[in-house]
Amino acid sequence: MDLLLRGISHRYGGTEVMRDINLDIRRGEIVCIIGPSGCGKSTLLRFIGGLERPDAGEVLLSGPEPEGSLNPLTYVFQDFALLPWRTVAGNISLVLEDHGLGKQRVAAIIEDVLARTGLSEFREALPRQLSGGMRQRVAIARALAVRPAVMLMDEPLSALDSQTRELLMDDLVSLWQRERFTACYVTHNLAEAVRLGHRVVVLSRRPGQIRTVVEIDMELSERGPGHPELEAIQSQLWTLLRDEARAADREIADVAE
Ligand SMILES: Nc1ncnc2c1ncn2[C@@H]1O[C@H](COP(=O)(O)OP(=O)(O)OP(=O)(O)O)[C@@H](O)[C@H]1O
Repeated sequence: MDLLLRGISHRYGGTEVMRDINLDIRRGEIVCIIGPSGCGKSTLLRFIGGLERPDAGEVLLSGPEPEGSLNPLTYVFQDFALLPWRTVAGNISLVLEDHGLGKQRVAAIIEDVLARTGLSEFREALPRQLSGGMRQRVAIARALAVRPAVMLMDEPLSALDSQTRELLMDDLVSLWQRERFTACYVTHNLAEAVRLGHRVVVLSRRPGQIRTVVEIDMELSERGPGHPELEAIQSQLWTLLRDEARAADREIADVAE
């Protein structure tokens, strides 16, 4: 399924936070969204996921659902959002409840997704027994369990240390190589954006508007830390962001005074 954003605009009270966002996210593509603090990245994800409705515009899904999909859209959050009293398997089964699936079908889906994400041996572990990186792997497995058309990822790696972040980026790349999942991936981290994004959307400061879309025409498997082409794109993105970020900083400071 493709995800189509059409003319999305929004105000909170008197503050215009988003203006006329138009974007197509095509099946099998990872689109990263970057922009200065407060430009509306998380708000946009909430609109896409239907948690909130924008004042204007619409979010459309087009094309057939993935086979066996239980939810077309699913979130992966920064704080993992796992229930501490449930095991890994129990956390995954959470999203499979209320779909009228039999016990055996649920068990089969859990086994399948644990195998796909390399977590089979951790099925009975509790979140507190796992490292941050492993917890986020579980959250990603849980998202994949519903066979979503699009994963909505809100800074999924930002709570992790830099080595773990590297490992999880590698994981996401190999997962994408195997499954060609579709994702809208919000991040502050430009290294993440150039490593994972087929396209990187740069939003302006508030009201968030699409400033530019940078296409990165390089296989994900060929990308790695320190790749000169990626570093050049990263510095191009930083140049685009720097003025917006400075201005956004000043606006926040103005409000605080
Ligand atoms: N429920 C709300 N009510 C009022 N204002 C809100 C609400 N949610 C977000 N905002 C405002 O909308 C703007 C966009 O917020 P949002 O969290 O989407 O930005 P962001 O780009 O994700 O920020 P950050 O990068 O800091 O996470 C901000 O000015 C924020 O204060």
